[in-house]
Amino acid sequence: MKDSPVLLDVAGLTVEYGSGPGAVRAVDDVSFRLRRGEILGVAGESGSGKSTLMTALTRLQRPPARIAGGAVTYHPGSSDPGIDLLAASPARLRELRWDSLAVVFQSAMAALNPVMRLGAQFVDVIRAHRQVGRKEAWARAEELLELVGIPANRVRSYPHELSGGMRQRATIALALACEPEIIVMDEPTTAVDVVMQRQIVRRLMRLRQQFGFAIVFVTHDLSLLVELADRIMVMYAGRIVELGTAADLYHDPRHPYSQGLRDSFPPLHGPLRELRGIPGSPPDLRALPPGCAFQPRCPKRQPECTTTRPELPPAAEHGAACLLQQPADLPGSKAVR
Ligand SMILES: Nc1ncnc2c1ncn2[C@@H]1O[C@H](COP(=O)(O)OP(=O)(O)OP(=O)(O)O)[C@@H](O)[C@H]1O
Repeated sequence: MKDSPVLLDVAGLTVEYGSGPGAVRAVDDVSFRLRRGEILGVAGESGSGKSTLMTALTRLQRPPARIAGGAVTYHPGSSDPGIDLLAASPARLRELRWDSLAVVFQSAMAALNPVMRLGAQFVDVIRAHRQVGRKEAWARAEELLELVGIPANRVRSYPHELSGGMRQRATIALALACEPEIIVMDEPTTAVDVVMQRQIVRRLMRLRQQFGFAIVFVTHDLSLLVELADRIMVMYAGRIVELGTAADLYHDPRHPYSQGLRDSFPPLHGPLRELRGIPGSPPDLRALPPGCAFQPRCPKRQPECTTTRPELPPAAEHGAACLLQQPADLPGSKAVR
């Protein structure tokens, strides 16, 4: 996977709510690359900036959210230099949505039109992007529903006639309608029970294998990501604090916050261990603590952590923005910023 071509290149993305001195920086200098066919998980507690990052990536952010800096470049096919998504016109974005880049949100009810039959919604999306007749689009809708385990005859149902799990799967099927290269999923399984969650995850993995799309999957549930994702990035207070393969994040979390997050969820396999939450709560973004934003809650805090803000090592395959991982920054070093 790490040798696959880059599909999406996010560099220094910064998003603020409001402007001027009262602005809240919800995403701060975030950089990462999504590779073709990769599932990249984004984990972090509520308020860490995950949703803000996803809406900015897909240009779905609404005021007062404002992109304050950075670049997002989409490389469709083998095209170079790629498409600058932050500069793309509304017409260009409409072309790209569903077709190249689809989004699945937490609330299926919000994504589906309650007064339209499921099939009609699929037909609208398909015909907006493909030169196909109604009948063909309708047949495609049936096929898509079956792909996610919904009987084809449900194409005539209204969203409220489906169970929560089915509705969520229907929104995933809709995202697949035009075979996009990237699907962004923001907490798509939060509203369904754990058994359904696991079913959806397994199905997604099969579909990814079948169609080869890449997924950015956002959730606060790190253990779900360990099962699903190729790589995971952990966010805290608007920044990436750790990035690595799912196995690295699970077996060798390097940031004390990732360690806390991992220990907050039951293990996937093996004997149960005691679950420990992370004491304290995420900081107020308007008044971040000095140094590392996590230091007030960190069980491994050193004096330097209150004065130096650690950076994520650029281009590391597995890296954490923690001074304990960057010995050069510890006492005696001149590297302390
Ligand atoms: N309209 C807004 N105005 C000001 N601040 C906002 C606004 N919307 C979100 N924020 C702030 O931005 C920060 C990031 O929020 P965001 O929803 O992106 O986090 P999240 O990790 O997705 O959390 P959740 O899982 O709860 O959705 C939070 O501190 C939140 O208070």
